[in-house]
Amino acid sequence: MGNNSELFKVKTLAEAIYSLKPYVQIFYQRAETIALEDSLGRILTQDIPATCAIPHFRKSTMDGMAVRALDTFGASESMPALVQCYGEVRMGEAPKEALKPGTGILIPTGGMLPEGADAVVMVEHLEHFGEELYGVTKAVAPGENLIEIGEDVTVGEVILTQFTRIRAQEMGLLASLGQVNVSVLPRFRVGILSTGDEIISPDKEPLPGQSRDINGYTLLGQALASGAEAHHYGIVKDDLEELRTMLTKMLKENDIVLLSGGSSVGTRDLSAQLIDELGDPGLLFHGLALKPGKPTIGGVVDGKLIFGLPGHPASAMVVFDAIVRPWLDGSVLCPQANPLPKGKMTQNLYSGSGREEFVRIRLIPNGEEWLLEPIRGKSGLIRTMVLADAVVHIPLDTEGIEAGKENPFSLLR
Ligand SMILES: Nc1nc2c(c(=O)[nH]1)N[C@H]1C(S)=C(S)[C@@H](COP(=O)(O)OP(=O)(O)OC[C@H]3O[C@@H](n4cnc5c(N)ncnc54)[C@H](O)[C@@H]3O)O[C@H]1N2
Ligand code: MOO
Repeated sequence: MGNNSELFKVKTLAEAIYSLKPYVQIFYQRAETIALEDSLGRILTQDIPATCAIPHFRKSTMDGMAVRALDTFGASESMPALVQCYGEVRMGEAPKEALKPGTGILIPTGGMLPEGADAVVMVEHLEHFGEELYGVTKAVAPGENLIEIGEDVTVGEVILTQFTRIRAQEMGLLASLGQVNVSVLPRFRVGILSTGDEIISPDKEPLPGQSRDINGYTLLGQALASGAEAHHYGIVKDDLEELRTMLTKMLKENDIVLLSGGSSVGTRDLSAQLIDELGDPGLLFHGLALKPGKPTIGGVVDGKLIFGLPGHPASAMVVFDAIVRPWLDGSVLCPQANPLPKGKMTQNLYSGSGREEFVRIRLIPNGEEWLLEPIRGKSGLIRTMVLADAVVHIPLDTEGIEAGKENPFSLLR
């Protein structure tokens, strides 16, 4: 197990994530097949090639008349083009005959164009002269008011890539291809434990010096919101044996174990020592160049990830977003397109800490832009997270962010 002094050097966030990666590839090789209707938020295990074209027939996008565009050229209100109409396309049915020159067929939105037709005249641009004779008062170009075969999806193309997180629109695309069952990563099982002699259950009345458990609930909420199957195991005192028994059980029952508290000076050695003792490779980092989040601990015990998150409630939440969420939503292996919105800082933000920082901010609407107002408050205050709408990232080796400068922000979910 990793008990050498190299490990105890403070790591950057990126180094910490990198150090965990080789041990958890196995998470992403698992698969289960689920019904499409249960797939929201789940992560695809493989690329999905299109097995058919969408649409697989030429489809009208307007109510009107399917025609040959050529027959309408030059048509206007004062000089309508005359078209002989020979009936109506029925919804959900293929037209029986090809369209002959100089003729048209009435067609509903979504109806299938007959062979020979290459455009649709909107009903607003048709004049009924009686019997089968219609006038077209506005010319149409070939391809106008219709969707071509394969215009949405062509056969064989990869329409979704491995490790894509399924949103409502991906569900719709899969449905359009008839994929009623989907192969996804099993939900990550996340176990959460609050530690500390002073922490009590929220249903108890705290005595002086005691605090109700906050982190158990914030981390539970964050894990659930990230799509995990999460379970709060309660509170354990700063006692080596009690902690060992609980962690052993949690490591058996989960893929990822989150501890809060007991990561800093004092009890820090307890959690770190246990992570290192419980299995291989053990402790991988102890201390991150991150603010808040300096005392974060991380390791791997026999293929399971285990994190010791800082006790301060805002810290624990920020660190969850930085180092736990990426494993749950697959973004650690497959960066999801996630362009960040931008706003302007209302004041200078200095960063002289030598650590990467995540600053809680409130968003203030200002015409078409957002102003970003930093929330001043210690990381021990849960209220700062409730007041915060987003966080601003100050990378390592930068001096901060100037007031008035456009800067990206990440919304707190
Ligand atoms: N001398 C130093 N002291 C501290 C340092 C340091 O570098 N040198 N780091 C500070 C930072 S930053 C943080 S963050 C905290 C982290 O402390 P721990 O992770 O060891 O957590 P505790 O000491 O157990 O608790 C800190 C604080 O948070 C409260 N807490 C803990 N768990 C919960 C919970 N589940 N719900 C609500 N509140 C919780 C706890 O009661 C303490 O008030 O250490 C600093 N100290
Ligand atoms: O780094 Mo601590 O995690 O600020 O509150």
